Amino acid sequence: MLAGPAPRIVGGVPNRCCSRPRRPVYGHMLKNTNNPEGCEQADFVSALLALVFTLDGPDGVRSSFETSARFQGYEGTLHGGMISALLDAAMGECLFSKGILAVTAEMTVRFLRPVPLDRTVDLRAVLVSARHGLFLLSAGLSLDDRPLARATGKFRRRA
Ligand SMILES: CCCCCCCCCC(=O)SCCNC(=O)CCNC(=O)[C@H](O)C(C)(C)COP(=O)(O)OP(=O)(O)OC[C@H]1O[C@@H](n2cnc3c(N)ncnc32)[C@H](O)[C@@H]1OP(=O)(O)O
Repeated sequence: MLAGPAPRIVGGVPNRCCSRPRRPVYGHMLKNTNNPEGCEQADFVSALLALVFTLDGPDGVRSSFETSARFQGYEGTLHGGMISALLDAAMGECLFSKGILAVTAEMTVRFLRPVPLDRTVDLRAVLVSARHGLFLLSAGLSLDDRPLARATGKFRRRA
């Protein structure tokens, strides 16, 4: 598990697909599947990953993820698409934590080592720079402080 000060839960994706006021997504969606205003798809993705992000320093967020066999690629290891989704979600959430709504314009993933199943991996992302509505972020996935994957992403502010 991650060490550090008492975590503050980050708010999650601003919900723009219905008229409800902004509400947290990560860690709350399993309670909200019976949504009369039709946000099931967003609920599904967040519930699938079951990520709860907390702030990590002035410009970062962190979370943890259970690598279950549901997301297996080659035997015994996490699928690369899932690794990419986690890193993307972390970088997106990092921006949401700053009130910035943006989409991934470009992303590079370095798969450093196979990610084993049935472990709790640490996920972090940090905002590196912001210029003219283009945000540069980096993210990492690690296990017991051993880096398993890292990413850089360029995000464009959503109109
Ligand atoms: C998983 C649980 C849920 C958690 C969600 C977490 C967040 C997830 C975030 C995502 O995954 S979003 C989904 C994947 N991404 C998309 O669907 C984005 C699709 N692409 C677009 O919508 C547009 O291509 C995009 C907004 C990225 C850019 O459209 P624009 O019309 O703004 O691009 P344009 O080509 O006009 O460029 C505008 C400026 O941005 C710059 N730019 C665009 N892409 C760039 C890039 N990749 N690198 C550098 N610069 C870039 C471009 O050079 C230019 O600079 P200038 O204004 O200075 O001329």
